[in-house]
Amino acid sequence: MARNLARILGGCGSLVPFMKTPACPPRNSSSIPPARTLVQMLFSKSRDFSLPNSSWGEEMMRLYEFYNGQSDVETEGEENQGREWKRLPSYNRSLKYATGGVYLSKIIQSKARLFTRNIREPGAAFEYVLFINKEKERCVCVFQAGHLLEGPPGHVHGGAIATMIDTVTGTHASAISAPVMTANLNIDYRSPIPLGSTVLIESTLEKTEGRKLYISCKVTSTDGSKRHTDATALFVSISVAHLLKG
Ligand SMILES: CCCCC/C=C\C/C=C\C/C=C\C/C=C\CCCC(=O)SCCNC(=O)CCNC(=O)[C@H](O)C(C)(C)COP(=O)(O)OP(=O)(O)OC[C@H]1O[C@@H](n2cnc3c(N)ncnc32)[C@H](O)[C@@H]1OP(=O)(O)O
Repeated sequence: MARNLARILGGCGSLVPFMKTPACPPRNSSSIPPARTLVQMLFSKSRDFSLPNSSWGEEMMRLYEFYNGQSDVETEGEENQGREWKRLPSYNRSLKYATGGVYLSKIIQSKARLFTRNIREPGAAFEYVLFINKEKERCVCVFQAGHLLEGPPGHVHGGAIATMIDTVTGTHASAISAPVMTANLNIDYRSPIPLGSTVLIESTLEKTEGRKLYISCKVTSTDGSKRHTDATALFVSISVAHLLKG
């Protein structure tokens, strides 16, 4: 941890273009936070947004419990129990993973966050939980769409659906080969998704070719009877340096 911190803080000048905020204020600058705030920023526990909250409806809870019952929860430093699925925790700072467990954006006080996890009001926008089955090369996401995602009256905006497909396939690709960037995303919208409903988003790894990962994805009603959306995505593995270059 200390080594990671030193490395990141030592190199923070190079992060300026990426974060668009002054990463290294001059010494004695009044913008340096008090020591207590710094300690809180570095060590405060972050919230895992993929756990149930009071906004989750009956169907969301039922499916969460179904997959969670067959899952090992991914916790740092703990052994896998050998179950089929694994719930992936979801924080509002994706760089946690790219920096070996250190919240880079917290340290430099950037506002950079994962936007699907930026809306604080429970149930207002993206409520979702992702499970991965590495053996079967599949991911499943249970997604409940809140009222802020309205596009056509009473239905979910196509951009919000694209966001969720990118998130599910991107998280899937990251779990196989982190970090990655979306290079291509193709979407066929087949039937609208009612606002407030819970749907399943399933992704499958089709093939890998060197740094390229090809993933397919479908969005269906939770009983599988209605096909809402089909998609294919291409992800390219990148170095962390590429990510910070911006
Ligand atoms: C924001 C990323 C966060 C990552 C954080 C890390 C871990 C995250 C942990 C958990 C995950 C949490 C949340 C995930 C949620 C969402 C994921 C969202 C991801 C995004 O929302 S991300 C934003 C949108 N995304 C971009 O902003 C990309 C802009 N772009 C580039 O940054 C470059 O363009 C790049 C890197 C794609 C490639 O650049 P490059 O220089 O590394 O590689 P190069 O160009 O050589 O391509 C290598 C091979 O891919 C082929 N290829 C490339 N592009 C292609 C295309 N479009 N169609 C067909 N083939 C293509 C080439 O033809 C070649 O193929 P070949 O090797 O066979 O010749």
